[in-house]
Amino acid sequence: MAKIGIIGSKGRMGNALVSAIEEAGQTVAGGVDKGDDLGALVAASDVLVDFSSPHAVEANLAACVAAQKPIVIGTTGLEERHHWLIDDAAQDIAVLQTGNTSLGVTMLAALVKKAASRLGSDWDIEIVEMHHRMKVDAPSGTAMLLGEAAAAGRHIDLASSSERGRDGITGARKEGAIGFASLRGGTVAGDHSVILAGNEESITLSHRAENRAIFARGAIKAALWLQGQKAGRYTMPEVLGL
Ligand SMILES: NC(=O)C1=CN([C@@H]2O[C@H](COP(=O)(O)OP(=O)(O)OC[C@H]3O[C@@H](n4cnc5c(N)ncnc54)[C@H](OP(=O)(O)O)[C@@H]3O)[C@@H](O)[C@H]2O)C=CC1
Ligand SMILES: O=C(O)C1=N[C@H](C(=O)O)C[C@H](O)C1
Repeated sequence: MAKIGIIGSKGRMGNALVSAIEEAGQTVAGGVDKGDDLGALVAASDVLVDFSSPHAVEANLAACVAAQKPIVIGTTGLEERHHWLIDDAAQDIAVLQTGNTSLGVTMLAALVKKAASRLGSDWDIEIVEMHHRMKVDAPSGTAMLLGEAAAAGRHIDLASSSERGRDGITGARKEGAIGFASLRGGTVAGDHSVILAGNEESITLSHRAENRAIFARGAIKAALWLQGQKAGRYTMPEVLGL
């Protein structure tokens, strides 16, 4: 039985993780939130699961490297420097970072990559997401993950191809751009659509999260899988065998 430590334990995902750990027949090693004793939690855990804030990522990785414990990072809103820190830590420990731990979104990303690779750049790609009113980052981590999948399918760099936050006289859409739009409201757990808009036809690939249990279950599956891995940076398709 694995002892799983929760970083961000009093949050929406923290609560969902407690139920998922019990459902999986594993043990909650404990939990921390801002200002709590992270070192003690890491020492008491076999593996850590982080759904908290980008501000926590550096300290979480340092504590896991010091104690040689694997970590799943589900926190979103990460910047380039966080990805460098993750790459560094992955030299010493097993790390899995993803904007979405659900089976459905992992499959959706594979479908998006395939569609983007087969359809020419005259098929415009737009990613639309909607989340609950309390979400603090945009575009969502999932939208970015789907954008990366589309960019990989097209063999282009996402950062230099993105169109985000359109407002006012924006000029016409750039050919080959990947557009993002974010909606916020109510209690929506997470809706994502990738629209491939061609000439006189379009395709929409969508995922709807009905609740947070899907993210929590995927994160626990990833944590249990990560325990058996050597140092490195891993992905959800590897965990789920997709
Ligand atoms: N990858 C995925 O599949 C999913 C990712 N997420 C992401 O997970 C994150 C958390 O989401 P959610 O649970 O809804 O958010 P909440 O705001 O409900 O919870 C965040 C928790 O993290 C704690 N926290 C904040 N800063 C720190 C810190 N420095 N160290 C430790 N704990 C800290 C907060 O504690 P306090 O109140 O004391 O600040 C709070 O309890 C977000 O980035 C979200 O986008 C969410 C769902 C799925
Ligand atoms: O903050 C959330 O709630 C969610 N965050 C993740 C994201 O940013 O994509 C995953 C999920 O959509 C819920």
